[in-house]
Amino acid sequence: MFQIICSKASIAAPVRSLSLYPRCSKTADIWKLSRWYVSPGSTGYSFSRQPGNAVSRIWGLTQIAVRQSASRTSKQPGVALKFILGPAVLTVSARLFCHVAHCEEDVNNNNLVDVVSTKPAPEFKWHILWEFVKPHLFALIGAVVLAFGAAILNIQIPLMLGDLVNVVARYLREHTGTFVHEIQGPALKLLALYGAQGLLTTGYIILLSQVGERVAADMRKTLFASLLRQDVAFFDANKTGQLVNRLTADIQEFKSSFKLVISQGLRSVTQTVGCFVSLYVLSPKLTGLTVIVLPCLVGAGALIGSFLRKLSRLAQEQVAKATGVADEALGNVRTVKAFAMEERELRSFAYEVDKSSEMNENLGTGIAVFQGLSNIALNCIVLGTIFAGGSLISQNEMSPGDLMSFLVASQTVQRSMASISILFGQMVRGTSAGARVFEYLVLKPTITLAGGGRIPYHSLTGRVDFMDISFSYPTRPGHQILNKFNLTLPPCKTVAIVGESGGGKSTVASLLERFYDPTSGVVMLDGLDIRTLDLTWLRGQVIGFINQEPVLFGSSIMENIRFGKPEATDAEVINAAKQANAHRFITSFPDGYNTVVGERGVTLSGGQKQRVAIARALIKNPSILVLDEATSALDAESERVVQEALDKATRGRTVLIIAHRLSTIQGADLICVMSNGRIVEAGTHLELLSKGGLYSDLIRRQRAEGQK
Ligand SMILES: Nc1ncnc2c1ncn2[C@@H]1O[C@H](COP(=O)(O)OP(=O)(O)OP(=O)(O)O)[C@@H](O)[C@H]1O
Repeated sequence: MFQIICSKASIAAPVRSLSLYPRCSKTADIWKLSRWYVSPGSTGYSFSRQPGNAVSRIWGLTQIAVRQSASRTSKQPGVALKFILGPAVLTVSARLFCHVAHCEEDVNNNNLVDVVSTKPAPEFKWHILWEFVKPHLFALIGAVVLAFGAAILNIQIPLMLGDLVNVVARYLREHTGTFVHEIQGPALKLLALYGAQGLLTTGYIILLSQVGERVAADMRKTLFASLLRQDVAFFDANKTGQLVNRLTADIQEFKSSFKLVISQGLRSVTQTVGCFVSLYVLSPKLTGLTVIVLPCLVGAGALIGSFLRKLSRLAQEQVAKATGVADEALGNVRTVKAFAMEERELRSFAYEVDKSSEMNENLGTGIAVFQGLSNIALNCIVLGTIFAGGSLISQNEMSPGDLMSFLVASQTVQRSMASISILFGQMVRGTSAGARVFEYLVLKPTITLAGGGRIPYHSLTGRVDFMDISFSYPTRPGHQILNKFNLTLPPCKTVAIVGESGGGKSTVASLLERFYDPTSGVVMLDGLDIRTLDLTWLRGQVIGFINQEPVLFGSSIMENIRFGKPEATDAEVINAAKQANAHRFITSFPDGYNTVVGERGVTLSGGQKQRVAIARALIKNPSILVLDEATSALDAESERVVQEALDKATRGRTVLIIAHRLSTIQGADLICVMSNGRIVEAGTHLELLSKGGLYSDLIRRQRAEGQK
């Protein structure tokens, strides 16, 4: 682990070209660092470990070092350095990089904006893959056997083509029998070979795609289940977009690599070895030449290919960036329109799209040049082989058929070697994607849904005790929110917590829901530590939670209310809606309870959404109700209707109200004022007013604000 400080100057820069200042100056650490990519986001930086081989990392480091020192000295030092690869360059690059980074810190000392800890990259774990592959083992073995068979048959094809040519040559020389009679035997054999090879190929592709799809589907389901099991702290620390990416893009990448490596990898290796043996048997002399020329050409092709793939990845990232701009603008279209920002959004989008089109054009040019050059190279190889082979034929060291076999076999070797080099990169990408998926698959939540697994046998009274609770959020361990906090919610009474914003009121509710566990102290329900209770039962049946901005799902009102109790009948749903003062407005819609509420409930007003959320909480008939500023986002009229619903809903339950507007909690049985993470005043409205302490101060301030 090491810390990285990003300077403001570097925020907009893309990944590797960021000037990162590693706190450590050891070459080995900088080498580790070069694996990381940093992308600034709206809420901080996200770090991701990217695939990349040693050469590309050395290249990246050297470029940063050279660019930075060049910009510092306005010269171009070390340009030659770019072209020398090897361990020496690594050391030089790393040292140079480190030196420049130190200077960078001096320059931008006032601009240091963030300190981020990187965690080690996840590792690919074979035993996890094995668990997913095991159920499909027979199909996988079948696919491997068929692919191997297809490769073996493929090795035969050049030899049989050679036989065919030899038959034709013999017929031309000797003119014995009819041409059809002479050629039909080897031609039919070749045809049968093509047919068998085609069948085997079809078979292994079908089997492999079945295995790949099923493994990917199992992985998706298991990963999703694992993500849903994680506690809230996990979601505080990880962005939803990145999690969804692991579910979709990473599993997709892993699946493609898995299929490709097994099918093409196996085929290419078998064919390379087999065809090389054939080449040697056909002509050791020509094979000697091929051994020198072919790897050089394939190597050069692989280098250019990896450069083009890098260009392609950058172009794809740019397209993703453009899509991100559009996604954000369309997702927040109301805000964009409210600020008349359409033109600006359009300009940003156009800028990103133009950049991506420019990059794609460059990529297209690169591919065209590459293809042109490889065509020339491949044709030259054919020409060279015919030239050298022809001279061997003229010396009677080789037959024309053997030359034909040699040509086809050497083409097969070329293709196979090229695909091995591509597959190697694909394997690196696949295993990194797999490692990212596996990281969350094996992650154990600290708060498990089964919890202590206990459900009390007696009917609940609903008494809650917060005893000596101290708490810091896991993402900010140094910032203590609650400090020896004590509070009792007596059964069937309403307790309100008030206090300054950010004082920790909602945190108290989160601890009761067990979204987090206290750092020290205990939350008790009916005298039982809630950590020993079954969490599904606690959240599903005991506690009803209504907050300021309820989130509805994009389904019908009926389904949204039933979310609180999936087995509820229609009559129960309607009853809950009536208790929540929602029945009347729901039935006024043409589709009534079947009205679809749109994404996150966007087609309902704030007050309507809130009443649906109240119905959703009430349908499970909870013993404890938590209202976290449930009416603070509403206008006066909506607040009145919702408050009426809440007054009905709270009867006969233990209620914890977190409120900003003090007018809404004056009837509470107990009002507690929070300050510095603990309760500093408690009593009824009148008791607290007569005390003249913090509560009366808050009331005075709110009245004064109301009169402004
Ligand atoms: N998920 C979180 N991770 C880290 N810190 C958090 C998280 N949620 C809240 N905090 C911090 O905890 C403190 C208390 O927040 P909390 O939401 O409990 O306050 P509050 O009293 O309910 O505030 P408000 O009245 O404004 O809603 C704040 O400083 C806040 O920044």
